[in-house]
Amino acid sequence: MNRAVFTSWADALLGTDRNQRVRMTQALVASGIYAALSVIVGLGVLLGLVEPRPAAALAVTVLGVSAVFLALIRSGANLRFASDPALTQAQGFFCVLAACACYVVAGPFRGAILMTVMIGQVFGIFALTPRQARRMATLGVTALGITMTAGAFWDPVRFPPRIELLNFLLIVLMLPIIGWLTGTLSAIRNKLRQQKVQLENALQQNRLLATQDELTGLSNRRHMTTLLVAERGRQQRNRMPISMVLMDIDHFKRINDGCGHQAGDQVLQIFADVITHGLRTGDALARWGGEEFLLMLPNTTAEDALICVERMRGQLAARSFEHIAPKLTVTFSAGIGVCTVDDRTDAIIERADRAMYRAKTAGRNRTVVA
Ligand SMILES: Nc1nc2c(ncn2[C@@H]2O[C@H](COP(=O)(O)OP(=O)(O)OP(=O)(O)O)[C@@H](O)[C@H]2O)c(=O)[nH]1
Repeated sequence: MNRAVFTSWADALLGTDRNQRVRMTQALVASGIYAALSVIVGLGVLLGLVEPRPAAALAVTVLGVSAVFLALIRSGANLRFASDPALTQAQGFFCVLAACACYVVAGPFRGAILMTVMIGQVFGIFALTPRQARRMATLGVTALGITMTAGAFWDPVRFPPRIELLNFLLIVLMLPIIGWLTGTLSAIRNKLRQQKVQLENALQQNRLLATQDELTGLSNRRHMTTLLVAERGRQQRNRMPISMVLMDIDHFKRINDGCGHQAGDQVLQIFADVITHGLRTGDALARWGGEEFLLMLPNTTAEDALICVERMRGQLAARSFEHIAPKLTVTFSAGIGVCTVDDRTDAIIERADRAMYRAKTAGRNRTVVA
C-alpha cells in the first residue's frame, strides 16, 4: 500500500487531531487485547475447559463495550469529559470488571487472567494522576478479592479456597507495585509537560526581549533596523517616500533629577503609549536610545509627517502627568528626514537627528523638517 493511501486510511480510522489519534490508538490496542482474550477463552471452550454460554456472553459484552469506547472517542463525544478525555478511568474500571467476569468464566486457567488486570493498570500510565493510579490498583485488588472470596464461598469445588488465597496474594503483591510504578511514571510525565510549558514561555520571552524594549514594549533599535530594511525593500517597488522622525523628550534629565528615575521611566512609558496610539498600520515606533524615539512613516511626505507629529504633540499635551508629579508637563522636540528611493537610510536618520537638534536649540517643543 502506498504512503498516501495508508495516510488516508489512518486518518479515516483515527481522525486527524493529534491527541484524539493517540486516544483512538490506545482504545484500539485495548480492543485488540479484549479480542485476543475472547479468542483464547474460545479455545478454552473448544478444549472443553470453559462453559460455552458464559464465554460467548463475556466475549459479546467485552467487545460491545470496547466498541462503545471507540465510538465515543472517534465521534469526539469523549471531549465532553474535560478532566479525563482519554476515558482512562472508565476504561480502567471496565477492564477490572471484565477481568473479574473472565476470572469466573475461565475455569481452570483463570490464574492467567490476572495478567489482564495488570495490563489495564499499565494503560493508566498515559493519563492517570498518581492518586488515580493508586485508586485503580485498590479497585483491582478489592474487586478481585470479592470475586475470589465469593467463588471460594459458594463454589469451593471450582474455586478451591487454597488456590484462591494464593491467587489473591499474587494480586495483592502485583497490583500495588504496578499502581506505584504507573503513578511514578505519570508524575514524571506531568513534570516533563510542565517543564515543556515553562521552556516555551521562556523562549517566547526571549524572542520578545530580542525585538522589544523592555520598559516601553516598543520595538528596540535592532528590530527597528530590520523593519527599516523591509520597508526600504517595499519602497523599491512602490517608490513612495518614507518619513523618518527622531523624537527626543525635552529636559528629560530634569524630570529624572527632580522626580526620580522611576518617575522618568513612567514618563517614557506614557510617551510611548501616546505616540503609539497616533500611528496608522504600517507605521512603526522604536525606542532608539535613552529618551530618544524613531518613528517610521511609510508612504508619507514631509508635509504629512509634520501634520502627524503635531497631532501627536497635541495628544501628549492633553495627557496628564499630575499623578507622577504636580504640574509636570512633558514635551518633545522632533526632526523629520524624508527618504526617497536613492537615499541611504542612515544618512536620512542622521539628517533627522540634526533637524531634531535644531528644534532643541530653537527653544524645544517643536518640529523641524530637514
Ligand atoms: N528614567 C530613565 N532615564 C533615562 C533612561 N534612559 C536615559 N535616561 C536619562 O535621560 C537623560 C537624558 O538627558 P540629556 O541627554 O541631558 O537630555 P535632556 O535632559 O532630555 O535635555 P534635552 O534633550 O536637551 O531637552 C539622562 O539623564 C539619562 O540618564 C531610562 O530608561 N529611564
